Amino acid sequence: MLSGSSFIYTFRTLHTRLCSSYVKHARFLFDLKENDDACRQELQYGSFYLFHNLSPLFRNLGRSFCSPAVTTSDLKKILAGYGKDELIIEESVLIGSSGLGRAEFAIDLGSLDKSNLEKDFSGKFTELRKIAMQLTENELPLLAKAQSLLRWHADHQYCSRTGKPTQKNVSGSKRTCHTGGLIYYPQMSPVVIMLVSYKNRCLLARQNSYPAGMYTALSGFCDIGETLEETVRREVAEEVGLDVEFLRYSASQHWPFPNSSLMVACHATVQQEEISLNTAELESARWFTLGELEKALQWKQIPEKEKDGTAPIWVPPKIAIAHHLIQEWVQEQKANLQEDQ
Ligand SMILES: NC(=O)c1ccc[n+]([C@@H]2O[C@H](COP(=O)([O-])OP(=O)(O)OC[C@H]3O[C@@H](n4cnc5c(N)ncnc54)[C@H](O)[C@@H]3O)[C@@H](O)[C@H]2O)c1
Ligand SMILES: [Mg+2]
Repeated sequence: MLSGSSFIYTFRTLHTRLCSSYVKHARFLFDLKENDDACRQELQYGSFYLFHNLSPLFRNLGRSFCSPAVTTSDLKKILAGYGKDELIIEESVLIGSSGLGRAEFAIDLGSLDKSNLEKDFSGKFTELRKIAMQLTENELPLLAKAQSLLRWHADHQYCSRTGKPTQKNVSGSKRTCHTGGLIYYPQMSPVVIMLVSYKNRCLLARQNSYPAGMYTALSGFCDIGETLEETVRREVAEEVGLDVEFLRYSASQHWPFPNSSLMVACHATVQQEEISLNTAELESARWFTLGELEKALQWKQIPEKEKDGTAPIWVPPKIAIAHHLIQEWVQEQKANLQEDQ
């Protein structure tokens, strides 16, 4: 067993090692983002995640799926067959770096024939949303980032001030309108998501577009000029007519569906039970007990309807930050109950 001081030493050494490799990684990516020549060079050795009109390529591994990372030389060979090797520079975006310290890129090959590409790369281009629940915790954020960045480039081909085409830098971290001297950077919309609670129950809601039986935490886009705290208070007032008394930050998540949002998750308490539902926004909202939420969290896939046609209550899967908030509240309630005993 380690003594106190050697434990601290080991922790510090480990921390320094982890930190220095993280710092190296961050500086490597910073250089590639800012320096076109360095990024062009790295494009020779990197790996590529392939997309077709924003759908990533997947290979079926029997019980799971993976999105293969293709090497530059394999990609070059195949693109040369289409007479399109220049796409590597024109269309690639930098999305990260591998554990081996090589850059990772994403490229959308939407201008080439989809079924031929699927044969060439032995996979299927599949909508990310359809397959998201089957991906690992590392794979989904990387593909979500790639898809969001590729979408942003596809949607920002022209300058909104001059109407002239914009040019991407090699890494894809920005686009420039050389006529107007304007630079555009990829954007995410800030969204708050809050699990509102009153005493020992919490509030979940549903919109009529949600799948049957699914309830989730309240959420809403930040209006321009608002702080996150103001958005939480306004959204809760607008959607269910309650006044937030206290709010506590929990975590955040990049959410790519349907567009790139930065989800900021928090717990909020109110001092009033009576809900006034805004039916223009929500189909239903109600208070849930600990027992009901424990049951709702148990579903690993969308539950079948009951014989009488009613849908069991379920909550978003682990990939959604709403799940994390609900899970956190359940754990806290259980800890409180134990303390009271
Ligand atoms: N990851 C998760 O756990 C999770 C859970 C719930 C919601 N979400 C996401 O949060 C987002 C916001 O949810 P909501 O529907 O409650 O928002 P909301 O309550 O603000 O209502 C949506 C409406 O806001 C308006 N709006 C204002 N700014 C907008 C913008 N920048 N982009 C799009 N619409 C804008 C539009 O009229 C839109 O119909 C959605 O994209 C949803 O997918 C994620
Ligand atoms: Mg909302």
